[in-house]
Amino acid sequence: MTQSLTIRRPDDWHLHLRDGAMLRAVLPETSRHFARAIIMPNLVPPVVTGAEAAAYRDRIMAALPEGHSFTPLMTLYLTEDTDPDDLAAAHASGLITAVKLYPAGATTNSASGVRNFDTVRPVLERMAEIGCPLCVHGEVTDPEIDIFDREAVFIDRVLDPIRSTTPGLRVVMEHITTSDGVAYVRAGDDTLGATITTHHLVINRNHILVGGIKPHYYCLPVAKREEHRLALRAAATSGEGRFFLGTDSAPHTDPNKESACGCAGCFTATNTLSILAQVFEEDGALDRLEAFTSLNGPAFYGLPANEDRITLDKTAPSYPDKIDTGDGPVTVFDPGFELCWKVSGDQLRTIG
Ligand SMILES: NC(=O)N[C@@H](CC(=O)O)C(=O)O
Ligand SMILES: [Zn+2]
Ligand SMILES: [Zn+2]
Repeated sequence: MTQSLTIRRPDDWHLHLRDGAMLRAVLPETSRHFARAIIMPNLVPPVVTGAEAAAYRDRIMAALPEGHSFTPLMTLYLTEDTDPDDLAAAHASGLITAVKLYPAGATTNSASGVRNFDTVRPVLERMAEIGCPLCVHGEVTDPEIDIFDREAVFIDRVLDPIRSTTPGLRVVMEHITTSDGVAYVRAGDDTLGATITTHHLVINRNHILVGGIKPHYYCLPVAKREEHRLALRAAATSGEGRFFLGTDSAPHTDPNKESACGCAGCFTATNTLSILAQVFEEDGALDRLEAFTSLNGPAFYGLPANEDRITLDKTAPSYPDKIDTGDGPVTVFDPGFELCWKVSGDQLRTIG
């Protein structure tokens, strides 16, 4: 049995770091393991302009603990007022790596998102021209559509039309949760990729609802039926280049989660690599973990894979159940099973 596994240092292609005290508390949970991450721009107010992205990047770098090396890959939040010239300049200078599309009202802090997709068509055309990828939160917001169907309907109503009217636009379907998402990405050409989260490989909707409501398993897109979880696992562990890790680690304080109107988001930065090693081992795919965490993402984004390596050892990891953030405690995602892989050299936290 494999006792130790060395892979290229991973990247996280979808991460929420927030700002202020929360940023300072959660950033080390990512930067202790990951080399780079695509930083989501859904702050309040959102990161819309190049200048705002530069300022946010500086705040992230200022919050980085000494001795950690980490590169935040910045994104802009697409609005109906986005200036294509500002976007193009931010992309050309290397300041931003991608642009994020939130349908207005689809998820946490998405009020400034897009209502009418026709209004952003010129921006999308410019992005196709300059080779700037579009990351998409793929859920419709139509109140008539059942929340469990919102991803599949988004593909037909929004994503496929955008892709066919904007040829060449590189698109990442973020945090896919359905076999429909998997099938759509597989059927596409090489301008299409998808991130898969850690938690969607582990939980289905029963985990949220059976035996009492579990607010820490509530995220968007919401976890679906077991058959969808199995499709995601098959895609993630397949080694296929279209699928790569985007944890969507999304911290909210316990009072904001354990509430009559609880926030959406699972905080998985702390134990993601331990969970993934176990998932891949269970599925007989440990040899494909590196493709998912460290190779497919850079290849899609046209970036080199990281040169440094991390080692995972077959031993129980130790980490706190909660991270203390200064804004309040944030509960670390509980996979519901004992973890048995640990990132080598991982230190016990000084916080939490
Ligand atoms: N995934 C979530 O449930 N929440 C994210 C937003 C998002 O990625 O949709 C957040 O910012 O909290
Ligand atoms: Zn999202
Ligand atoms: Zn997210």
